[in-house]
Amino acid sequence: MSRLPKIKHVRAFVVKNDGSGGGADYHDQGDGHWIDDHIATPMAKYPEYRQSRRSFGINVLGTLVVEIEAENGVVGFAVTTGGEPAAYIVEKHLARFLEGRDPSEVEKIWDQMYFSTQYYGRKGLVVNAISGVDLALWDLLGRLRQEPVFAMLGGPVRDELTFYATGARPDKAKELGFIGGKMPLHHGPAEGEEGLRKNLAELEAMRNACGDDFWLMFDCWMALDLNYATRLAHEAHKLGLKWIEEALSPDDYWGYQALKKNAPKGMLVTTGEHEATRWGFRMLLEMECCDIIQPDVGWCGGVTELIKISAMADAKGVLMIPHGSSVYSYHFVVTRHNSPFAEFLMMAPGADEVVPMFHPQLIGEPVPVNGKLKVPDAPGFGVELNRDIALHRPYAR
Ligand SMILES: C[C@H](O)[C@H](O)CC(=O)C(=O)O
Ligand SMILES: [Mg+2]
Repeated sequence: MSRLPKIKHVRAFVVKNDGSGGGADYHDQGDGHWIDDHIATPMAKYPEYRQSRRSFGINVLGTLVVEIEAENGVVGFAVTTGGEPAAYIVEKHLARFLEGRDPSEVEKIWDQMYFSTQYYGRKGLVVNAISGVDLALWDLLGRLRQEPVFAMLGGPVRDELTFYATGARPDKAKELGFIGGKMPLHHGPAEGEEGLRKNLAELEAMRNACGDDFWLMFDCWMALDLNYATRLAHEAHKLGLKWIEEALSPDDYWGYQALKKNAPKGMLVTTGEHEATRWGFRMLLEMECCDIIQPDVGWCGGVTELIKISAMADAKGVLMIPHGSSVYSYHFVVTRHNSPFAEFLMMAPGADEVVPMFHPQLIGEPVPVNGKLKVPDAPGFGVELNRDIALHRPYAR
């Protein structure tokens, strides 16, 4: 029998955007940021939405903050993307499966959150909301047990994490000690042969700047078709591209299967950032769609679901390198053999310095130094919510 205090209250907040951007919705940045500079997207076939992802609404959701308070006053929290619609789902639907319950019932709570929303959920926003609640529950459990989340997951299998960096300046990432640099692809199929040549020229410039041994990758953010992706992969192979990421729509499992078969030997095909749950990842794994899966723990169902996703990948000999998600992925990655390195998203506008990934939302958010990080062992996920940032609770009960 658990002797933990019961859950008293679940609260969902959104961040009042003061225009300075940042936080868990990391695409919500100001003008001039590399993350919104003519990046190839599925919307780039419409010229009016090509220059900026904010123009088609990439940042409309904003950040969701979930707090779970136990009867003894201890509060766990987590942040993810989802904003006001996710706050509605948490307060009006999911909270009932936690309040009055023992916080150690993580499996039962997850199951009830997922199956009670299945008729309108399964992926996307609803699973973001579930993930936020699940992460806040793990944070609460860690605080109640006075253990870091990584200890509750079985303990570390390595002393420190090793990172590659995502951003427009792999050359700077190399100077900062990262093992590789993943560049945003800037031009999609709608920009034709000229766009393809520009993509390759950017890769070549970075190869020349970074030398032969530094990992270089392209993040294609679901923008390509199979033919373009296959051509890009073969041309980029000549310049030593290590992997081609999220080349196709996440719904196109057949396309990924073909891309993996057609990609040059030695080049890795990666995807999964916009996939969710054990069932979605089972498709990617059983259909042999990729070499690395990249779930985002704030979007795929939280830690409770990532345990299952990671185990399936491990059994298939597939690496699991989570997408972004800061401390929420660090605590997981450090405990798994099939997650030998981690991603760090460069949130400095010029991708030229290391700043906390969810800045300015978390206090004590650790960052890699020289491309390495020892995961801090404070209870829960080891960070605090920055309460100087205005929070709003739209659906308070
Ligand atoms: C750079 C990518 O377009 C995206 O913003 C981030 C991402 O997909 C990743 O970190 O992976
Ligand atoms: Mg990506």
